[in-house]
Amino acid sequence: MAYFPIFTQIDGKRCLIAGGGKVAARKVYTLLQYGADVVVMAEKVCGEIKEVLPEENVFEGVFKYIHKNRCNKNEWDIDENKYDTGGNISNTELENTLDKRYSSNSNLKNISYDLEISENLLESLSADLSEDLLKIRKNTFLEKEIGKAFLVVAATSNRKENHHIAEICHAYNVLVNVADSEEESSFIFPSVVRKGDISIGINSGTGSPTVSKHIRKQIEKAVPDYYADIAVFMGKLREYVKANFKEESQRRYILKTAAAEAFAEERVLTQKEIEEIIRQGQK
Ligand SMILES: C[C@@]1(CC(=O)O)c2cc3[nH]c(cc4nc(cc5[nH]c(cc(n2)[C@H]1CCC(=O)O)[C@@](C)(CC(=O)O)[C@@H]5CCC(=O)O)C(CC(=O)O)=C4CCC(=O)O)c(CCC(=O)O)c3CC(=O)O
Ligand SMILES: NC(=O)C1=CN([C@@H]2O[C@H](COP(=O)(O)OP(=O)(O)OC[C@H]3O[C@@H](n4cnc5c(N)ncnc54)[C@H](O)[C@@H]3O)[C@@H](O)[C@H]2O)C=CC1
Repeated sequence: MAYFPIFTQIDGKRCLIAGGGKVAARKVYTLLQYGADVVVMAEKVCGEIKEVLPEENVFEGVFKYIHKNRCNKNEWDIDENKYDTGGNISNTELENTLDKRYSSNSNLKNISYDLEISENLLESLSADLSEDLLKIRKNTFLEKEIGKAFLVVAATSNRKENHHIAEICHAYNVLVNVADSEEESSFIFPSVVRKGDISIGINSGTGSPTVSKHIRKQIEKAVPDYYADIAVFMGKLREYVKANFKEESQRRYILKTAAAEAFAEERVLTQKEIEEIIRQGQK
């Protein structure tokens, strides 16, 4: 099936990668090339990832979840298998405590999973329970991180885990790429040719990365590096022309002529050459 390509701005945006192996590392590198704020969570995170990310963006440990029961919005559904509470705290106690904080909010998207627990609340609890909650606060909740993310990549080697992450992302309407399931993905990583700020994304439409890679290599050879300079030059010229010429036909003439000359000369134009084109455009 053919995918529609969309170009999106991810500079400074939180991109969460669940899984820290070879595939996760490839996705991390790609996202970093575009200035994303990449966070990786996995049982074990490989050295290649640790090398390129700040320490505070790497969370190593088993995933923990707290999610609202999607059938009954007033109940907390805490997965006992996933939820390591240290054994001292019952689900009911935890539910009651969390409900005090979140009960009024039934909209999944607006729930804050910030587990900062107020001092007042802690004081009102038994000593055992407050100690446990403090312990929990230090744990890493995958769902809380998903809620903060612009996009998520599920790249663990565990099918069930990837599936679960995809489900949460779909519930939150967060974009998700699932490394082992194209069907569960809401976006697919392209093969990318990058020349400065020019990006060319390739997708095979058949889940065949080898095909995309082959096409990428051909395009890499076909598109010269100086195209990036021409793109910057044309961007600036366009700003200037937009601000100074009201007539659309004039703007079009200047931009079309300048681009044609730059590509023919295989370089950006000089100030003199641009001035001449602008003069022609004003006639
Ligand atoms: C569906 C998709 C989902 C997605 O990832 O978004 C997907 C899925 C899978 N890929 C697998 C294997 C490999 N993928 C690569 C590399 C790339 N894979 C990429 C995209 C996509 N891969 C999406 C389809 C894209 C399309 O259709 O165009 C690229 C373009 C982008 C990127 O990953 O950043 C990047 C090339 C970048 C470049 O060089 O240009 C390599 C390495 C290599 O070939 O060098 C290997 C083998 C070695 C290894 O294991 O790493 C397997 C396991 C198959 C198996 O078990 O045999 C699955 C899962 C499955 O098929 O179910
Ligand atoms: N889309 C793509 O380009 C490709 C996808 N794949 C698929 O991607 C997945 C990952 O492959 P690799 O990176 O090679 O695996 P890997 O074994 O190198 O890494 C797996 C990572 O998942 C983590 N993990 C596993 N179970 C976990 C759990 N329950 N909780 C938290 N973390 C957990 C591990 O700690 C590790 O960081 C596999 O499902 C594989 O089929 C494989 C090749 C390419």
